Amino acid sequence: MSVAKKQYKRVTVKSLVEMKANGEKISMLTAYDYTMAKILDNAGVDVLLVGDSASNVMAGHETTLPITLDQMIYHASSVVRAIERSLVVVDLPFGSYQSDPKEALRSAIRIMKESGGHSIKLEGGKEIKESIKRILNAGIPVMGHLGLTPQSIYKFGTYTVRAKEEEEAEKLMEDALMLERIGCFALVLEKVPAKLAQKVAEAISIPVIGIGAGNGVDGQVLVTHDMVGMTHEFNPRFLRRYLDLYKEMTGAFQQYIADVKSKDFPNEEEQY
Ligand SMILES: Nc1nc(=O)c2c([nH]1)NC[C@@H]1CN(c3ccc(C(=O)N[C@@H](CCC(=O)O)C(=O)O)cc3)CN21
Ligand SMILES: CC(C)C(=O)C(=O)O
Ligand SMILES: [Mg+2]
Repeated sequence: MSVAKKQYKRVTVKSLVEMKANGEKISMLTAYDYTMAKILDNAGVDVLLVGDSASNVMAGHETTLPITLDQMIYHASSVVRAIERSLVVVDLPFGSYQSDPKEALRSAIRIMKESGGHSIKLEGGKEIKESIKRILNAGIPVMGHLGLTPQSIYKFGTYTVRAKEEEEAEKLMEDALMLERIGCFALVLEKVPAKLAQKVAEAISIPVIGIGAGNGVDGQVLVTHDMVGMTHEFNPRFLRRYLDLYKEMTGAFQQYIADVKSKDFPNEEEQY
């Protein structure tokens, strides 16, 4: 297996733009806690996303909507304590930026101040343009997120592929161009046709990180718990499982139970 090129001692928002210019693909995975972040950072993952998917993966909610700004800050500060190299991006949760640009800036500032994260991500295009500008003006790097935007799931009703129709594809391209123009350092494209995603990546100079957006973009992101197979019911086509930890962990837990019941554990060496 090839080892991650650890070209950058510390990954910054500038490194990501450079990586795109040099044709080096960007690796991004989610992290919500210290222990996982340590492993990811040490493995050489370029970007750690403290995703609001913590709402699903950590807290068991059906959607990303319930997670709060305080909870995101808790997850992000745990991740920040672990990292030495990766760039940390923190999702602004639902309800913390949609009201008005001032509220958006206040939320972004709280994340930067209270978690030590390096940048924030929020979902949407021209609807939240003023909020993004406000945050950027405060010197906070912003990653955009277009296509399937899970915080608006109730507007769409399903998690189906986005921007299949010409009109939606045009809006997505306009939004991407706008995000680049106002100064975002990167953007996520979620569950959109690979052809469209590639077109967007070719049209802008900031990196496009895809999830279910094909191979023509500048980097990839997955939810860590999905890619190591800890989550079980989540099975979209774009997910590649690198481990079946659900099975491995179940086996370990069952072995432990058996060892306790049979009095095999602890043995002579495992006691004082
Ligand atoms: N565990 C987890 N992984 C994720 O990638 C993730 C979350 N949670 N929570 C927040 C969002 C929601 N995301 C999603 C949710 C559903 C699909 C999806 O493809 N769902 C169905 C298809 C639904 C349909 O076609 O109507 C599937 O095939 O599983 C994709 C991304 C990505 N994010
Ligand atoms: C799926 C990624 C892009 C995300 O926003 C999250 O994990 O919250
Ligand atoms: Mg998210």
